Amino acid sequence: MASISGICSSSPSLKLQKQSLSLTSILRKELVAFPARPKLTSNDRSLNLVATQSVAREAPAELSKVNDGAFAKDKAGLEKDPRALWLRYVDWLYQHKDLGLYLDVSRVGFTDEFVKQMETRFQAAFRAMEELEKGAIANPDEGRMVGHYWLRDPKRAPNPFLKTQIENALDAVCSFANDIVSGKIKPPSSPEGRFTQILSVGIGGSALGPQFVAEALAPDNPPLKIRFIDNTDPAGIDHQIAQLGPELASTLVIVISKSGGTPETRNGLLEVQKAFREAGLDFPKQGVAITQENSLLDNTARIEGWLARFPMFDWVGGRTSEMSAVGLLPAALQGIDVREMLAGAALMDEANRSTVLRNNPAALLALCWYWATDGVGSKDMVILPYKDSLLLFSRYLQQLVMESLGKEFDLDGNRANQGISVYGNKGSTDQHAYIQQLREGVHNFFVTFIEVLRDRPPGHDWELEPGVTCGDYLFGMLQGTRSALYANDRESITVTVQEVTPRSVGALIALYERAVGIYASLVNINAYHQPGVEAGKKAAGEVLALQKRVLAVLNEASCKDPVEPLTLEEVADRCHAPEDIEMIYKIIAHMAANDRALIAEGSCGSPRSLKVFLGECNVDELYA
Ligand SMILES: O=P(O)(O)OC[C@H]1O[C@](O)(CO)[C@@H](O)[C@@H]1O
Repeated sequence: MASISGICSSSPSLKLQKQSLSLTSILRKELVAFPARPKLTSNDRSLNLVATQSVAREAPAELSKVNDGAFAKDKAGLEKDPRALWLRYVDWLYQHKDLGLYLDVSRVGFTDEFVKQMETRFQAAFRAMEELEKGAIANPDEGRMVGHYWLRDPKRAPNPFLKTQIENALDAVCSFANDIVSGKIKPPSSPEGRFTQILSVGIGGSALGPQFVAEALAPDNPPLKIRFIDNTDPAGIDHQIAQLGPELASTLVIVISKSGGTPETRNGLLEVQKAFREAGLDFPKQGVAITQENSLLDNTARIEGWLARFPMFDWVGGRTSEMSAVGLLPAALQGIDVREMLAGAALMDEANRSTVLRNNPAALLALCWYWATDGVGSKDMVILPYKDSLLLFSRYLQQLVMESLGKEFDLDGNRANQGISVYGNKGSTDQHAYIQQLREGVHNFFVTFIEVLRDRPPGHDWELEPGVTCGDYLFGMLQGTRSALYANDRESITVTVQEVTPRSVGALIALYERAVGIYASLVNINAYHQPGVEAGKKAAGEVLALQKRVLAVLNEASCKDPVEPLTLEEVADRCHAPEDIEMIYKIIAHMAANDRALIAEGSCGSPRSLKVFLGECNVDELYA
């Protein structure tokens, strides 16, 4: 850690903002001491403001309104004097020497007083992380430990059994990958004589990490190329299978699902198995499962005798599973050095155990998030990597941050409606897409630039105009955008790495995993469950159940002689679901678009006139 402290400390100046009195007085009775951002006046250039504000912790919705009104940064809210800014830069710069990673938080306007006020909360968060790493039930709703940090440092696992499990799983992944890549394990009926492709079937945390890492790190000619089925979109699945063509015979299918019962993943598997049948291929000889022991997927793979099975541990969440078999097996098969990824993550974890805020990069990120979003997600996190290979980092972080932090209730059961929205693609491409709005439009975000210093492998660079390389342009675009945004009071963080390597990617993943954990502690939420996802899944199940009833009703009417086309009202009545008529309409419109329901009268554009029937009568269904 090479934080150079003290250089920038100027004499503290006190500037208490007059806030909206009406709101303040309304809330005053319920106020508790709580760190909030002081607002600077145009004349105030000091970095060391001391301001104490109080806001209502009990009412986050109100809090966000108060902060929008009373604490919103104005044009003069951020330091603009170049000399003071340089001192601030130097004062707060974090460097991880071994990783060659820098974190610049100077373009986020937190004050020293804010940092002081947050100190107690940070110390509590550090203690919570320490407990978590020791094996505490950090996910209380699901009664689970949270152990993704042990994956890169197994000796930290809370007992020898878990340590051995982790080590064995890693050895098994590496040795299986070696055997596949070397051709020791062969596909049964491929003329190539070895596996050439990976088809990864999984969704959410069972896809996003492997996708990000493949895009970031796979060599130009990997030993096995990877494709993904990460949805239940039939056309998307067909596309992936069609792209494989005859190479399906040399494709290793890795089905990834922690629960082993996610419908999209099951559907992907069924579709792939059908393609194998149609091609006359023996799926189990090319199938690999990564899942929890005894899950539906695990049992299926065991009973059918799939080529291999790898564990997903109960104490590793989907969105933090990149360093488990979920991420390591696909990576190793593409020739990516997974032990280097783990080493990078372990080094970053070590740094993030510091209880000194300035020395802890994850805590610094969490501090910036809290400041920028008022601790209530009032601003979005825009992730802008200036490197094509990091394109999917923002998509990866979207799940990590939003599924972890987007929670209705806090750990005490109070309504919190927490979260931070994440989006972004890559610079400088986004310069020509939405940066216009960031610079001048609605001020509802903060940016994180990801900078990669090495433009190209050594020896490959050239000057496309005197003294300037292509990479210099990319560098210039990043620095220019950072400056232009800041000049308009748009805050930004910059994370800098030397190169995109397994080590630096491992470190980046670890950095954000820990920042999410720390931030969750700061705002007192459980970062490790996802109850909200269940509501959508349940509702989808209900739609499919209703569709079965609609089909039965239409079938009965279509088996009559003559066929009896039905109106939507008639279908809804016969389904005993008049209140679901809109959903019934959508089900029928979807079936009609796929030639599974036929329109006798009217059109889907005028639902009242619609009369439908089925093209065929299914007699078996009639008496089922
Ligand atoms: O690995 P599984 O169990 O198939 O789950 C996939 C994804 O679904 C979720 O459970 C909910 O979207 C994610 O947390 C998870 O990463």
